[in-house]
Amino acid sequence: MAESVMKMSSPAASNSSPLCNFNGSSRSPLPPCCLNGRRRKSSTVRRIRALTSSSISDFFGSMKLHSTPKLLNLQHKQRKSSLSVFAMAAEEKRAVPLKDYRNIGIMAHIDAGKTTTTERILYYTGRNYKIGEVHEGTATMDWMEQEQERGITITSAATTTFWNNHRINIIDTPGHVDFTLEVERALRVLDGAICLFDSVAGVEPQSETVWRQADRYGVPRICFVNKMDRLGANFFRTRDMIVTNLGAKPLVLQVPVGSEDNFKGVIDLVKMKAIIWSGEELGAKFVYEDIPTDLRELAQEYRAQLIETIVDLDDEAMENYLEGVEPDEATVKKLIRLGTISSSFVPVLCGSAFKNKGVQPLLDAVVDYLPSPIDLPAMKGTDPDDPELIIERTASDDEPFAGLAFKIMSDPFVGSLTFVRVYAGKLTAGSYVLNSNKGKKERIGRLLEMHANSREDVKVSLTGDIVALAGLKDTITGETLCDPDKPVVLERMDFPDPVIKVAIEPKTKADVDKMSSGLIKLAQEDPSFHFSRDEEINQTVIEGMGELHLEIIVDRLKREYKVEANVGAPQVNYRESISKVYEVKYVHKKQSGGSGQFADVTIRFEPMEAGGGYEFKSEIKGGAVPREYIPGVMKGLEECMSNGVLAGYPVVDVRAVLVDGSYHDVDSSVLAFQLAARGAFREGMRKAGPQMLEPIMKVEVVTPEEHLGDVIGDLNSRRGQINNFGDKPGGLKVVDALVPLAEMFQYVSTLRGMTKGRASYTMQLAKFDVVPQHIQNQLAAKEDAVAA
Ligand SMILES: Nc1nc2c(ncn2[C@@H]2O[C@H](COP(=O)(O)OP(=O)(O)OP(=O)(O)O)[C@@H](O)[C@H]2O)c(=O)[nH]1
Repeated sequence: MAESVMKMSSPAASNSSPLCNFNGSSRSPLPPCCLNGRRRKSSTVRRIRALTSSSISDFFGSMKLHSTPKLLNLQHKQRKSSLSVFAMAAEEKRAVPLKDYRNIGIMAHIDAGKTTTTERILYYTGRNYKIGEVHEGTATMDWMEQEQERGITITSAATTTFWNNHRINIIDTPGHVDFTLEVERALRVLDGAICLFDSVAGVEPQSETVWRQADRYGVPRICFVNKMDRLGANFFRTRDMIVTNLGAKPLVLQVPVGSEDNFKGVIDLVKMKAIIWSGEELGAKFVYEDIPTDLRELAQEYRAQLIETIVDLDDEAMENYLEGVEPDEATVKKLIRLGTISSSFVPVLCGSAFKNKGVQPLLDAVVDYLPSPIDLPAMKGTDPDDPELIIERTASDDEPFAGLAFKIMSDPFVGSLTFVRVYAGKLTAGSYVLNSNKGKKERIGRLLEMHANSREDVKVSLTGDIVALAGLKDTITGETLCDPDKPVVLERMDFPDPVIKVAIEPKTKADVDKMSSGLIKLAQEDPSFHFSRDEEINQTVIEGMGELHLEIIVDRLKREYKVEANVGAPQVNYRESISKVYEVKYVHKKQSGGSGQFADVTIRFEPMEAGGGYEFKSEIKGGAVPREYIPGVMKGLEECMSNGVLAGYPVVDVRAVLVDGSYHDVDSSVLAFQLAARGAFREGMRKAGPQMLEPIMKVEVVTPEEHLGDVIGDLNSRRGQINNFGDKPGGLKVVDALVPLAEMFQYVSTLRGMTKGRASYTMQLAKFDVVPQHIQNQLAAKEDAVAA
């Protein structure tokens, strides 16, 4: 052990070790006992949960100019082509009334086509000179090098564009579950969303996750069934899955004309016309035609369903309908809008972004049916001095300014950029605003409006805008900026705690400082990324939402901060909890020289439901513990909650109830009660049936039938519980299973090897569950070995 600690404390010593690729085969160069990244109980652990506090949605996200020459060239072209539109928009933007703003997000399962659709939208709305293709690595919204290389979206990117005199702020969010936080941030500031589905795969697991997230934030949506040109495309199956898998009420607004190779266009059920595209090339034109004879009956059936659903929202329209009079087009649109905004149903459209079919009607639907800021309830907040006092801010330029910082990113040219959604009032360059969470004033220097990776200086931002502020000093993600004379604290959001961690060691002494400044900056940008430093064993541990998440962090450290580092094997972030109620009395008493210390507490520890977190309650009667000492008890317990008694993991789903106690007139103090609470925790938790919890992932594997047996056998060997089998188009089989995350590391390469690369999988956190006793024993033994 001593030897391994020494190795860790000498970064230069291991600079020949390879950087571990999480998906690859290279083994950790770090000693295993240093890599478990356990939470040390020593006070020397300096936990830097950099800027974890909270934060919010992302709109105009992530635009870093660490460009390759190719990218710079692309950016330059885009700038030239789009600046005039954008600059004009910036100056004249209140020329676009607030009712004509649409702040929308595009969300879906990985690879459903979000980026491709966004690129098409930019093209058809005239923002892009040359369209980017994801598979060519030139998509405008996927501007990060890693995004372009991997063809996936990692950070949210956003842009502003215009359609039919409406200003549309669009965010493109990642589909991979490791970046789910980006989706959360987006949802917090979005007014509406487009949910994309792959018409072959239908509703996939990550679409379900984002759907539930959008439900939680009450975001009105429209659905776009994409990839209608693909072999196996099936619009109606996807529509049915929206009912069965999402429990939503779809309102079909279009039915496809043909599908797969033969996909030609859509029937618009509002106008009762077919929209047919003349080709598949970028910019292909479309014409309205009569509905083809063979589709008339189908169109009439869906039109009848549409009308029956919407007249339900309006008495007059219903009466007329019962008398045989259908609403006119304007009324149909008005009622669809009403039902969409109230989330009574979700309009469903279809197309093929890649083949340039269906994008223009999708844009029409965004304008026609998704809400503007004034269609939504006023933003709620509280008085900074009285958290019970609710304050509302209506969306209007005339209201006092209130905005939410939802994303921070470091920019090589401007320094730190803080992205703010303006909910009410105006924000002017050169003015001062109040950060109401911290009670500190911030000067607004530059206001920048962003287009993916380019930017535009503006003098003022108005209600409904998304703007990046350069040079704020104290504001972090999730905090409110407001008018200093009319302060308000807008509702914050919670971030998920990381589920995996790895130890990371700079390769050379020169990398040490660069690594810490890089980690601080990355943690500021991404509240789901944490890191901590254990001075005692000279170890840095990074924590995140999955292997890919941490892999990208390490990659960014290397590319952007020029840090070479060795990385250990990934470890699960376990949790600890208890299984029974236990009441403990603990007396802290010390008499040494001068004044003594005395505190006596009786605390009952109770298990709570999964997801209950930690709760403190006081049932003290008659001043057995005076009020002024109770914060000491709370503090003592809170300190312990990050260090469970079994193996030092965070404690969850526990309620601590202070039931009784006593004090001494002279020797009692807040500190004495803090120490007594710590003692009670240590003793009480040990006797309350402590247990370890582990993240259990919902895994979906899609595989050719001939590999089904191997896939299932392998999942079983990983402590997997198979829940379901099913069929997928193209003769594929789908397996749903619950598998502990600890068993899923490197699964990507095992699956690839086992199925010759023909199977794919997705996974997401399903729940935390009790670790089987024999594995708890192994983990505890490991912990003891490290401590010895
Ligand atoms: N055939 C077909 N392919 C499409 C269509 N739309 C997108 N694709 C392809 O599907 C792949 C994934 O598309 P993306 O736009 O990157 O998907 P995404 O949802 O942004 O992916 P992530 O950001 O990684 O979640 C790319 O190869 C696209 O070219 C479509 O309508 N038809």
